[in-house]
Amino acid sequence: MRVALDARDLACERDDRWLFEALELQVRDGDMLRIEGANGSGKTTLLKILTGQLSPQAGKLEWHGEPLRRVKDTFLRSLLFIGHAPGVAAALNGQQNLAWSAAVAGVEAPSRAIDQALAGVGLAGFEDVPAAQLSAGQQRRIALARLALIPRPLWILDEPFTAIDKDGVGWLEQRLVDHADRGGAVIMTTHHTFQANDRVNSVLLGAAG
Ligand SMILES: Nc1ncnc2c1ncn2[C@@H]1O[C@H](COP(=O)(O)OP(=O)(O)OP(=O)(O)O)[C@@H](O)[C@H]1O
Repeated sequence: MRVALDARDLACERDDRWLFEALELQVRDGDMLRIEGANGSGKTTLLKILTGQLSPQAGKLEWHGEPLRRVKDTFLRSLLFIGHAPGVAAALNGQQNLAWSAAVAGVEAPSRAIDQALAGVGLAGFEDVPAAQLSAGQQRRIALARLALIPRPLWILDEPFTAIDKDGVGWLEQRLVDHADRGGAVIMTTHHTFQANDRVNSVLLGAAG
């Protein structure tokens, strides 16, 4: 098994308000999990906890049965995280952004593989255009090209469909389902309704206010 993430009894408080309490989730190979909830309900906060960027007020988070904080390096080598902001440097072009992402991840990325990844997200011909000169959707596509370039079993994605056009949405949905079908796992926040919705489990966080 490549993915075994367990959250038990998780609780998180922000501004004297419990965003969630006693939250349980389990993600294994082949799983797709959507975190749902209103604006401000804590979706991004939960992803930050699940990626080890933030500590919960209470609860247990385990990776393959070990406390995540104790095996964080191993966990991070299995994780591909794309946050709410695409994390694309405006001054760098698509090739440079992906070369940098691959280097940070410790992955060999020859320029041919980078160009293929960019072509895969519909950016053939835009490889050497600085991200600052690309649209929001094109910048998001550079971020999504990491999915093809950096092989990791667990994808945690914060609103991956943001700014993506209709064709791109279909492509991305298929990409996520394919990843799960090949034994990977996906945790995401999204308001997108999947065509293959029965493939996706959900965790609903409480409404704001
Ligand atoms: N850095 C922070 N410090 C203090 N409180 C924060 C911080 N970030 C978020 N919050 C609080 O946590 C609540 C949940 O924020 P979060 O970004 O997790 O919500 P969300 O469900 O992802 O919202 P959206 O759908 O609008 O993206 C916010 O209403 C805010 O009050």
